[in-house]
Parts: sequence; structure tokens; C-alpha cells
Amino acid sequence: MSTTALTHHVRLLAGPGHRHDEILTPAALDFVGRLAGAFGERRRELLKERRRLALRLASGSPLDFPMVTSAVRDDPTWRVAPPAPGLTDRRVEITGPPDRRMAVNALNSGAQVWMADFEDATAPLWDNVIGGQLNLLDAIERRIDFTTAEGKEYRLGENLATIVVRPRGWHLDEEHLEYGGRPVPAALVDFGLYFFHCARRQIDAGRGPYFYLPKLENRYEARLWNDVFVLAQELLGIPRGTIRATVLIETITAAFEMEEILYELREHSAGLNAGRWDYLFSLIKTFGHRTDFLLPDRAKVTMTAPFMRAYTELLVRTCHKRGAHAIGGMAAQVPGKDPATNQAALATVRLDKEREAEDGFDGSWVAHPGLVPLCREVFDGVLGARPHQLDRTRDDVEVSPADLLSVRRISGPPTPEGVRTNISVALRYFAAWLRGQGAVAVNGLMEDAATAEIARVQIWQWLRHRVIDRETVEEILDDEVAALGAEYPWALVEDIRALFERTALTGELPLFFTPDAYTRHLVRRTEAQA
Ligand SMILES: CC(=O)SCCNC(=O)CCNC(=O)[C@H](O)C(C)(C)COP(=O)(O)OP(=O)(O)OC[C@H]1O[C@@H](n2cnc3c(N)ncnc32)[C@H](O)[C@@H]1OP(=O)(O)O
Ligand SMILES: O=CC(=O)O
Ligand SMILES: [Mg+2]
Repeated sequence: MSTTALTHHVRLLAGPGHRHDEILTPAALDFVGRLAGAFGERRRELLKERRRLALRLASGSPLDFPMVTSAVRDDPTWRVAPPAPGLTDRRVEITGPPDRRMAVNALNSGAQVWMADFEDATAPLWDNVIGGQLNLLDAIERRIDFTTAEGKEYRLGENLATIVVRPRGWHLDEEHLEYGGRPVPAALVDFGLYFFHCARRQIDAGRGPYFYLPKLENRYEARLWNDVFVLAQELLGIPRGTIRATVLIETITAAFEMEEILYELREHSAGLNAGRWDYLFSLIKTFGHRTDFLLPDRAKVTMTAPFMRAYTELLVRTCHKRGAHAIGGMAAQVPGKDPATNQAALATVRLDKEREAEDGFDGSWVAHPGLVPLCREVFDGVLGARPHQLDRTRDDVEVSPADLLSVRRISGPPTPEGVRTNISVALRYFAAWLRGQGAVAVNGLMEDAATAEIARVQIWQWLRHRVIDRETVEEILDDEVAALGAEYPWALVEDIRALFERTALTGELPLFFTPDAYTRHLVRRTEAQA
């Protein structure tokens, strides 16, 4: 785009940062402004609709596969676009924030795909947002190599994972950019900046602009993304259908519209992913007021629970019926230093990947480079030389609304350890997030925004149904806060406690903890720069 055509003025409300000017060029900001101008209002309406539906469900409306779209589901003829270059074989996908060191490690990890994550694994400090974009650009330009002060070298190898970027969800704003007097939707910032700088470069390198789309709640949100893609391609003169996007099915309402979501995005779709952690969070959040949705300790809600199996089985069936990849989710165990714990963690992850591969998934996620060989070995065992198993149509799978919602079959009271673990994990994750780190290992488990959300909403749910009492929670909270006080400055610990109290101990459950924490703690606005 030529600079003479710049008309969509985006106000920059952040101070200068190292090399930020390479990303925040006038033309790139204008491009983001065009997207915000074209889609900002629709996104606001869709967020309002989320709240309306939540109220309807809370007041007893049933959740079912939509009647109005039965023609889409019953039409056997349509398929999604064929796999794009670099996305045919996706047996191992590593995920992580687009931090410079992790970018090099992930790209070299031997995984087929690197999911560069601005959502669950990133705390959206402005410098993380723009630094992440710079790291992606540098990686694609092969100028990301560096040596640490200790002399450790980070160099890109020859066989690199395909980059798939996960922008932030529709619910988040980017407060450092304003368009028309409002913050720009964070999703359009992450998508727009990456697309503007890297789409053409990726195509020239024989890949393409690829995305993971998080936290969608329904087909209208998928349609919005599709329209964003169509306009973005048109504005940059990139052929329509070049983008590919894999949608995370990680909300309970989206599970009822998997086929419709593929249909809306069919010319850009690269499949669906079973985002198990946000899915559980969504289930608790949506039905938290109902006693038949009371869940036991998080550790007891595994992927073999009948309602979780119904969800993953339906996902594989839906994808393969439409020629789309089905990608498995994240086992939380990460390798650690202790050999015995390590062995147990690897065994748990292996079982998880084996079940996914046998169920028909075409690949799966790992959170750590140490898990890449394991995941590859498991999927190699099932796929062999085939790049995927799209031909496994899973016609045997029949899933009803009751199967997806029959949570009661695994319910039971929380244990004292379960309560303490949730409080401790939420606090420890908040501590990391407020300091700009979006994923951490806590007790051998990967914790990110999605798992932290489960921790806080379970406390809220248990309190609401009086299966635990407020005094017990306050006592544990005091203990855990005191433990944090030994590790972190007291002012930070007070912020963490207050954040937990505002998001877990209130009558009205906040939909996400991130907007509150972001606005209060991560935003550093200055006067407009231009
Ligand atoms: C619910 C969901 O959405 S899942 C997807 C979102 N969540 C994620 O992506 C989490 C991804 N994983 C991670 O962020 C990390 O593995 C963590 C934070 C859990 C643990 O990280 P660490 O404490 O650094 O682990 P550890 O010390 O074992 O790391 C060893 C090396 O592996 C690297 N590494 C660890 N995980 C990753 C990763 N996911 N990608 C690339 N490199 C990684 C580390 O950078 C480190 O490299 P170095 O030796 O060059 O310094
Ligand atoms: O994004 C993945 C999830 O499990 O949540
Ligand atoms: Mg998620």
C-alpha cells in the first residue's frame, strides 16, 4: 500500500520501544485501521450477543445443535480448502509465546508447526505484542540468530516448523492503539500486523499466512474472521483463499456449531483443534450456576471423562467429514529436572497422544521441545508414511447434546488439596502474568491463561454452591499469599491477591480475568504520538 493512500488514522498511545518503528509503520497502522473501521462495530455487536446468550443459558434455555443450520450439516457435498503448503503433515505442533529464544527453539524443535501464541501463552504487555511481531518478522527473514551474554548461541537450522500465529481473542482490546476514539480490537492488531508484514514474505518462502483462531463462541464469529481475511487479502493484493486458519473449539457453544464454523471459513479453513483447557473453563463459566455442572478437582477432570470424549470424538468426525485436519490438544505435563517425575510426566503425555492418534486426530500439540520426539513417535505409529488420516471418517461416532453436557457423571466434592492447588496456581500464574510472562511451569504442569481461568472459576463455582466455605478459602488464600510474599515484592503480592478476590470471590463472575488485569496493570498509555 502506498503511503499517499493512508486515510485510516490509528492513534499510537504507547511510548517508543526498541525497533517498534519497524512494525508500527504508517502503512501497517493504516492497514490495521482499515480492519478496525470495517469490523469494529460488528465485533462489538457479537460481544453483546455473547452476553445475551450467556443470560439465556443461565436462565435455562437449552443448548442444542442449531435448527436453522441443519441444511449445512445435512449437505454432504461441501469440503474445506485443501491443505496449504507446510500444513499437510501436522503430526506435531509445538506452541509457545513469540519470545525470541523460544521462537528459535520452537522453529528448530523438529515439530511440523509452531503455533506462535499471542493468546493463552502471552501476557499482552505492549513490548511483548510488538516484540513478538518483530521476532516473527526476523524469523521469516532468517535474521533472528543471537548469542546470549553467557555465550549460548541461538541459530535457525534448515528444517523449520511452519509458523501459525494465534492472535488474541475477540474479547480483548489493545489499549495502546485507538481507532475512531476506541481501543482497536486486539485480534485485529495481532492478525493485522502479522499479515501486513509477513503474508507476502511467507508466500515467497513457499508457505503462507496461517492462523489459529481462539475462543470463538459461534458461527457468526467465524464469519467475521472470514470477512476479515477476505478484506485483508484484497487490500494487499493477495489471492483470496491464501490464508489458512485452524479454529480452536474451546467454548461449549462452539462445540454445538463445529460444522457451521468450518462452513463459514471453508475457503480459508485448515481444520479444528480441541482446546481442552479453555473448553473446560467455558463449560464451568457458562453453566457454573447449575448444580449438575459442579466439577471435582481439576486433576480429576481428564480427557477420558465421557463429556470430554464426546467433544473430541465429535471434533474428529466433523473435521474428517469435511476434509479438514483435526488437531489434538495440550497435555499439561512438561519435562522437569527430576528423572522420576519426568518419567511419570512423559508416560502421561504418551497416553494422551496415543488416545488422540487412535481416535483419528491428524496431529497434536506439545508445550515443550522435550515432548516433540514422543508425540512424533506416537503419531508415526498410527500414520506411518501418510501425512494425516483424513480418510478415517469416524461414521461410527454419534454425539448428542446430552453427551456433550453430561458432566454429572464425573462429579464429586473438591478435596482440600484441590482447593489449595487452584488458589495457589491462580496466584502463581497471576504473578507471572503481571510481570509479563504468559506461560509458566508450576509443579511440573504448564499453566497459561486457560488453565489459570479454570483454577479461578472452580473456586467461584465451589463457593457459589457452598461445597466449600468462604472462611476456608480465605485461610488458604492467606497462607498462599504469605508464601508468595517470600518470593515477590509486597506491592505485587497485594495486586495479585486483589485480582484473585475480584475475579474469583465475587458474586457475579467476570467473564475473563485478563481484561481486568490488563487494564489495571499492563497498559502504559502515553499521549498520542502522532
Ligand atoms: C491451553 C493452551 O493454550 S496450550 C498453548 C499455550 N501455552 C503454551 O504455549 C505454553 C508453552 N510452553 C511454555 O511456555 C514453556 O514450556 C513453559 C513456560 C511451560 C516451561 O518453560 P521453561 O520453564 O523455560 O522450561 P525449561 O526450563 O524446561 O526449558 C528448557 C528449554 O526449552 C525451551 N522451551 C520450553 N518450552 C518451549 C516451547 N514451548 N517452545 C520453545 N522452546 C521452549 C526453553 O526456552 C529452554 O530453552 P533454553 O535451554 O534455550 O533456555
Ligand atoms: O488453547 C488451548 C486450550 O486448551 O485452551
Ligand atoms: Mg485456549
